[in-house]
Amino acid sequence: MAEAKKLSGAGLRGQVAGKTALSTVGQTGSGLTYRGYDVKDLAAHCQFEEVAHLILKGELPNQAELDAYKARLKDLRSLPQALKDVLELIPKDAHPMDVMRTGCSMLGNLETEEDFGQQQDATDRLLAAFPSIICYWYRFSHDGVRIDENTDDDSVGAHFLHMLRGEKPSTLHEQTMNVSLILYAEHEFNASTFTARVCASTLSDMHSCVTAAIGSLRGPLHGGANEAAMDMIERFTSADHAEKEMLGMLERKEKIMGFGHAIYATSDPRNEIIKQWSEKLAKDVGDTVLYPVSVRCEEVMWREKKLFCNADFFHASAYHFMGIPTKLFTPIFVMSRLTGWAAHVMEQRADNRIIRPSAEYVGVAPRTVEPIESR
Ligand SMILES: CCC(=O)SCCNC(=O)CCNC(=O)[C@H](O)C(C)(C)COP(=O)(O)OP(=O)(O)OC[C@H]1O[C@@H](n2cnc3c(N)ncnc32)[C@H](O)[C@@H]1OP(=O)(O)O
Ligand SMILES: O=C([O-])CC(=O)C(=O)O
Repeated sequence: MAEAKKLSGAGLRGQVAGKTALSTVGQTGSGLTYRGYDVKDLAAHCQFEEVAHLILKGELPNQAELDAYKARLKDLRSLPQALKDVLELIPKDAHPMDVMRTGCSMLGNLETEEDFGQQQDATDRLLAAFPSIICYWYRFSHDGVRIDENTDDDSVGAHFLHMLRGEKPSTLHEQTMNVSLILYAEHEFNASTFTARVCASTLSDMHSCVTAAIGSLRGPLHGGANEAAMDMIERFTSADHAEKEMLGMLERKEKIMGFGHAIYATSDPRNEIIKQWSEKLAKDVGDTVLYPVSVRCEEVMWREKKLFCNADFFHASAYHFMGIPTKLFTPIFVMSRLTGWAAHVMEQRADNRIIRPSAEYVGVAPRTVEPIESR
């Protein structure tokens, strides 16, 4: 097993901030488990809805349970008119993560979680509604189309692609979405999940916890890195050009998005999986630039800095090959990570104490107020 990363210093690094039975990051085997299952095993053999069931309800479903869960999610896809009215008011140039944040918050006004007994229902509703929210806004603001959110697609991933493009996706695209949603579903005490838990620890409602988490995921040091990585790689015209530019960026000590990780030391286990799907998609579209550029970026970063691709880097090219607009990349992360956030909210609620750390004071020494006329 790879040597563990030394975890210390600022950013609460290495501090145990609570307990979880949901996942382990960087501890065993390839490095990421959901409720004891290796993420590689899950990505190879499961549908996203099975993994969502595992994370939210504790166990992988049997066939009858999976069928019932999928049918339930299908039934919950349509949006209330008041939410559609709000989405229609959001401008075309808004950031889609802001749309997700507003959509989640508005749904919390319309379908408020009145008590914690409704937490599973509130979560199922968000899981079903998030693809509808982002596609409804995107298609209305960009194409002037009011989509029908009630597709007959079997999976969350296919439903999303269908609404986005107005036609059913290919099997390859549906499979890629499925794997992608599994890889992004849960990751212990990352910044957005910790945000959700802090909010939950005040006994707040599910929509507030998820809205707060969306705000945390939006930043380029976290979920926003997949979009930032895409913005970078599409500037490179060849692998050699990528290498030259990357060396310049490293020389100037710029941060390169999609690389490095707060916990993993030498690799992110999700990378090799999504990289394989990116390669398949590159062949499918006949790409001869973006995939080789991405591979060269990976080689240069490892050779020069021992920095490796995190889950976000090859997601950029994979989503791009499926024709997904770059600004929708991080909202897809939300559609998946909702499962982890909500499960952590439930876990926090089940054994709660308000999260309230202390600060080391570094300000001025105690002093008295001068009357305003003598300041
Ligand atoms: C999949 C969902 C995710 O959220 S994964 C993370 C997505 N974020 C990114 O890809 C943003 C780019 N990466 C980063 O900013 C960092 O690697 C993140 C992920 C924030 C982890 O930060 P932290 O734990 O502080 O990093 P570290 O202690 O390992 O840093 C060690 C030294 O290496 C550097 N480093 C790190 N990452 C990069 C990078 N991507 N590009 C260039 N340099 C990098 C750090 O600045 C640090 O250098 P120094 O020791 O301060 O001189
Ligand atoms: O764990 C982290 O710090 C970030 C991450 O990879 C994730 O949230 O998927």
